[in-house]
Amino acid sequence: MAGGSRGGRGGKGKAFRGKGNKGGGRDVRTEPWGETTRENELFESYYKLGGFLDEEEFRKMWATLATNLPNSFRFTGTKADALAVREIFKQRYIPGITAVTFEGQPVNAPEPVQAFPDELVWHMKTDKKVIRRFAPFAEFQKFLVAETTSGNISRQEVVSMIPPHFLDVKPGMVVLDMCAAPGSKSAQLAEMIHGDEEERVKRAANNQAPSIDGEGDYSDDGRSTGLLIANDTDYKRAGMLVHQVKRLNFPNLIVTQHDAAIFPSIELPVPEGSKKQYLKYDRILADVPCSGDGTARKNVNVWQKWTPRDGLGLHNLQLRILFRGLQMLKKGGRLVYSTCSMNPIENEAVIASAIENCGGVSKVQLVDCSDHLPNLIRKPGLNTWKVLDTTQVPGEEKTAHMFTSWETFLNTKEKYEKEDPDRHFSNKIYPGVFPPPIAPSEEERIPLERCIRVYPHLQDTGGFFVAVLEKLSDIKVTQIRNSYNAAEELKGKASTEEIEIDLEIEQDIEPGGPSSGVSSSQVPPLKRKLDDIDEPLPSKKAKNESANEQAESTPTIAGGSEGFIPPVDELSQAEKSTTPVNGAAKSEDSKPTSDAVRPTKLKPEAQNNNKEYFEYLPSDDPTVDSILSFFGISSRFPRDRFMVKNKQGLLLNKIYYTSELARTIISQNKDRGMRFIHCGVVMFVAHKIKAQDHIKAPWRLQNEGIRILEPWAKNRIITCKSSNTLYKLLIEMFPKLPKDGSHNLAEIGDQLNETDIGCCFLRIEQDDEAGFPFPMVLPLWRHPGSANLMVDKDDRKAILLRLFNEANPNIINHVAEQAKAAEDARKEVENGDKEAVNGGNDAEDADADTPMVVDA
Ligand SMILES: C[S@@+](CC[C@H](N)C(=O)[O-])C[C@H]1O[C@@H](n2cnc3c(N)ncnc32)[C@H](O)[C@@H]1O
Repeated sequence: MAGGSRGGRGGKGKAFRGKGNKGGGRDVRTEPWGETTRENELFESYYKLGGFLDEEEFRKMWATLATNLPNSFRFTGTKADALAVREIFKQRYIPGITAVTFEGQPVNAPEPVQAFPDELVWHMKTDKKVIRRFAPFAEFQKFLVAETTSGNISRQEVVSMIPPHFLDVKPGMVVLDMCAAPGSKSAQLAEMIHGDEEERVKRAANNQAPSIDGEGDYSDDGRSTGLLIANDTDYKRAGMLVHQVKRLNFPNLIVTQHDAAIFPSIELPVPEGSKKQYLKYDRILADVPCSGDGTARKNVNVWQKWTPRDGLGLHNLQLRILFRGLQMLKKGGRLVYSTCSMNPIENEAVIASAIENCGGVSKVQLVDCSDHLPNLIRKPGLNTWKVLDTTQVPGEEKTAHMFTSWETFLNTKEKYEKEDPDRHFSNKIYPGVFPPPIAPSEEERIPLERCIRVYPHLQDTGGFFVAVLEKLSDIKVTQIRNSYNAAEELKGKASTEEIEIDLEIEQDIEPGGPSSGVSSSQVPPLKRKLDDIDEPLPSKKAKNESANEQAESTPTIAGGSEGFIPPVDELSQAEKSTTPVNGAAKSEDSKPTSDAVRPTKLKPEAQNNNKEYFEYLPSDDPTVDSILSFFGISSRFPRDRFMVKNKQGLLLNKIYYTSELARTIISQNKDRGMRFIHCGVVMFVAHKIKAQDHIKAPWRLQNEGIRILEPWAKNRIITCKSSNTLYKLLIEMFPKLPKDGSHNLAEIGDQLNETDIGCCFLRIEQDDEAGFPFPMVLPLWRHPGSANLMVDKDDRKAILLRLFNEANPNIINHVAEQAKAAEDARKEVENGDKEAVNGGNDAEDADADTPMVVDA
């Protein structure tokens, strides 16, 4: 599989690529640093006194947190392609950069991040003023930008790359990414499902034995049978997700827009009269919304706005998402939970509560991953921590309190509120935010130390948390019992206005200590304005649109607000319950659980104004049939996976292709109210030209889908053997192909002269001597008097830079020139009343997406 400019299945001509990815995709609020000081006493005190790190470790962590984050990127796509692009980068740019010295010292060059295998992840700590000053950096920047645009490189934060590595995804697996936007981890997961698909398909198409060791996913002629469902609840972010994943050109991908905490159960087809079956997942990623305090190195708002209530407010939503994920996981399946927060309330507390709610470690186990990514420097998860809250009495100073258990919290609350009835503790403190109670036996203990904590100072990254969970047996529980009811009584006591305060952190005493349960002896008082430490609740909503809303709601997991139901084995309790459904808690969809669990059919139009239509074409569709026979596509290539995206199922401009499982799921569920917002890779686009009658199939191949089809094609294959000819095709649009054979397109011109008008596969085999480091396939249109690569300008430029080290190519467009000449002539006619001249308007043929092109 190759990058976009290498044709086929990558974004904009890139085979299977993530493109333009801007990184980790946290809910980071990026504002310019300006005058911001990287200080926040409450934030600091919590991490210093919360019992997470020893003094020395805290000092290093805190010092690193106040520095800028290095830039990082990874080579994407199949391993072979990624390694090939990495080699070009290493050989062409690294020597020049390492030779640069600044103020007598060698500069910091980009270097591989040791935590990841095969030198596919790099980071660069070079000072900006050095980067701006030296030419080798400018050259490298150009390469970085071009390859990011083409999808061969993804700029992603190092820690954000970790979770997919722990999921251990294989090509045949069904994977759900519950909170996926903007999609950097989805891109990694898609790469894993894709695996070495192109190699497998090639072998299958050539009737070769599957693979040397006989392993691999061969049930569908080598095509990956797995599926990735990438979901996000947020409308705008889901749009970003679609934009990102479209560029992967991965037919085994569906994007949905649902609240992950009530993610609908996806129905599978069953014979009539049989019990309903629902999709279960081999792998789930729950990269949940979080306070993002691990992103403080790049996120000014962490310093400005961190409060302990951020984590407390998110815990419940995180728990509900994780619990729903565990419900939907297959027995024996694996779920990775991750956050970019270092706060145990969003991390270990969520994991422990979820495992307890599922029925304990006999149902769900924390996997020991110490042997995975052995070079990743990490710290074990926490078994103890403290919970911080702040209170104030109007007109008095604000006080901070640290609690080690639910009991001491209640004691303290009772004591304080007796004295100051106006003092308000957070109504988000429940037993579940504290460390789990001591287990009756070691076997029943949740080994939280198996969680993975990555602190910024360990390998110069952001802070991150990962936990790997395995489902050992079915979970019969449908409702979370996190003692929310105990916390309910605290509700309705919102915090009040701000004044200048004395902030004093008090530590609660251990159970069995003094009855007051409060001690302030270990903690120094802090002076600050409330404005600095605790923003009014409504503004927090902006940080994470749904988080607070969700966190407000009850923790019940039941059917969906869309009328979907969890699988039957997980429903028995919910069906009896009368607890209100939350999820999209305040949405108009909320209704009693007993109603919600009924598999109501909702009209899609009523739910989703921006609905995409997915209409599969019949397997004997005559248009598809004629296109496939035009290209000589083997009868083994599946005919029933083509679709169009209009309500009527009409063939208008584009024909898409999806994997078999994607088709099954879309077809079975599209009328059940599922919010499917993307699926399918563009395979053919209608090609409207003046000489329409001369073409047997007026459809052109698309860069997006070409690599899926090419191994099965017998006709219209043009083979490129020399880099000179490829160069000519890249640098010149519509090079002439005179009828007398006097072209200068060498072996390509000769082959094209033997080929009718229409689209062709331009096949470029890997040939190191010819300068082709990996195989490529590109769509090439044969016009009556010329030929043209159907590759857009950005991708042309990226290939020219990658293969020919040409940074500023001057791409000649004969048709554009012709059109300009015609336009000039027309103007002359208008102005000078000369004879009318007819001109083409075909400059846009440069854009492979433009349906109307010219007979050039
Ligand atoms: C940490 S970000 C995910 C980053 C993403 N995994 C990536 O690597 O690009 C968390 C995402 O969760 C989404 N989110 C928040 N609440 C959600 C919910 N209830 N269900 C699903 N997604 C949710 C947010 O819109 C946000 O895009």
